[in-house]
Amino acid sequence: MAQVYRPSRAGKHKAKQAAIQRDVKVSALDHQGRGVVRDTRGVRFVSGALSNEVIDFQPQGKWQGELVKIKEPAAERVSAPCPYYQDCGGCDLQHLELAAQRQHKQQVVSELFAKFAEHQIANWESPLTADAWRYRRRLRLACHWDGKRRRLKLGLRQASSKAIVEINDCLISDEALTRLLAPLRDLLAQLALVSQLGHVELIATNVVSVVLRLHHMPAAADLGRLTNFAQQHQVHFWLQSDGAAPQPLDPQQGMPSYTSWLTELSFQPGDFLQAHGQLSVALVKQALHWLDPQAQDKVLELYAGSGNFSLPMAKQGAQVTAIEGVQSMVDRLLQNAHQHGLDISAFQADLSQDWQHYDWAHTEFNKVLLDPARAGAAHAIKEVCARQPQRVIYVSCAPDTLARDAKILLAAGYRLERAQIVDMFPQTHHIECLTWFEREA
Ligand SMILES: C[S@@+](CC[C@H](N)C(=O)[O-])C[C@H]1O[C@@H](n2cnc3c(N)ncnc32)[C@H](O)[C@@H]1O
Repeated sequence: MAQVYRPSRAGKHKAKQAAIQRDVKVSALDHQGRGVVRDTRGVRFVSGALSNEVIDFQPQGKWQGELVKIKEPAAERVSAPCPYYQDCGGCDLQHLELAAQRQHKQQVVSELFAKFAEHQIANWESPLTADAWRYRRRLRLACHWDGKRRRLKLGLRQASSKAIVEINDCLISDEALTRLLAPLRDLLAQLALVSQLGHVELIATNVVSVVLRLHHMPAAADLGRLTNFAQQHQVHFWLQSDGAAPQPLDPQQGMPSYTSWLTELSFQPGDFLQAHGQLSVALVKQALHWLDPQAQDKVLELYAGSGNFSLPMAKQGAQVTAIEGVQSMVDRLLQNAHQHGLDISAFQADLSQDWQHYDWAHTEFNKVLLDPARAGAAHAIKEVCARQPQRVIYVSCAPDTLARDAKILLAAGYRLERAQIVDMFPQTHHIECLTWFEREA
């Protein structure tokens, strides 16, 4: 029997259960990686089920179904390698063979474009791929200190639940991070501050950074233990209390850095960082290949972070104006540019607001690159269209908002020149997509 993901029912309301539906064919896989089935009441979404499988499921709530048994597995089903698969639910597509995951992601984007942008994508490039395991460079761990048993729970939050799944490994995370899990749990359990730990974040770039979210700064004994651990395990601790910026445990430790395409950039834990180190580099390279920044180009970059795209564009000679919502990341971007001897204009702005009062918005730009968060760029894309740049490169981590925004670009006279899946989040349903829009002559 194939391995089946069954979310734990611990803590769930156990009201009267609906009867199990048997021998139901799964008609599709939706954009959240759930099998789509129909029962007498309409469509339901079943986590863990794949397209074309025949399953038994139990209806849950209005729209969900819980997978009970796979009667006829899909040809693309593989056995999930993660030991926490049954409980965690984070890597919700690991039971689908890798090539099929990538094909599915491309199909999702095609379907969303057809539905929301009324556009058939004709020019797909084959997916941009790299390692499908051990790729994730950021791991956020939830903590719970059980004072009575004097035991620390450190692990991942179960999907759609507050429960913590204790882990000693995470197969999609960088090995440098998972190697730390056991010793870090032992260390934290010994600290006086353990009861006030919020969560712990591990980040693997040029160095492993460990961010501890706390309500108060540690006492001397705890500081000593943290310092010893940092030396022994070659990590940098950062302490973050209630919304403030993380502070280095050792003021001498310096900022971590990550590699963008041909460029090393400093960042502070807490800044946005693309999930997959190799693919982040490949993504920047490909986006710039399509954007083709030249010395005469005036490029407007939106949602710029700490400069992942901005610096490589400026290195190619383009005049870059970079906009980012978080002031500290704007500062980092400018410091990074300064360190590389690059002249970049960067400004803080909320791009979801009217651009009228921003000075930079009154300059002409012939090319735009944007990389918004999952909410997309509903307002920004209208502002972009009003300025009629020749080329727009849109990097998206949410295909539904991409399709919504693409509709606006297409209606404003842009054609979709190319699209490409970037396999930034293998084993999960999350989708990264790179698109190139060109203004019709
Ligand atoms: C997907 S990240 C991309 C960052 C950068 N391009 C990179 O590759 O590292 C999206 C960025 O958009 C910023 N952002 C989100 N909403 C914003 C808004 N309304 N206005 C301006 N920036 C925003 C976030 O702070 C984040 O840095």
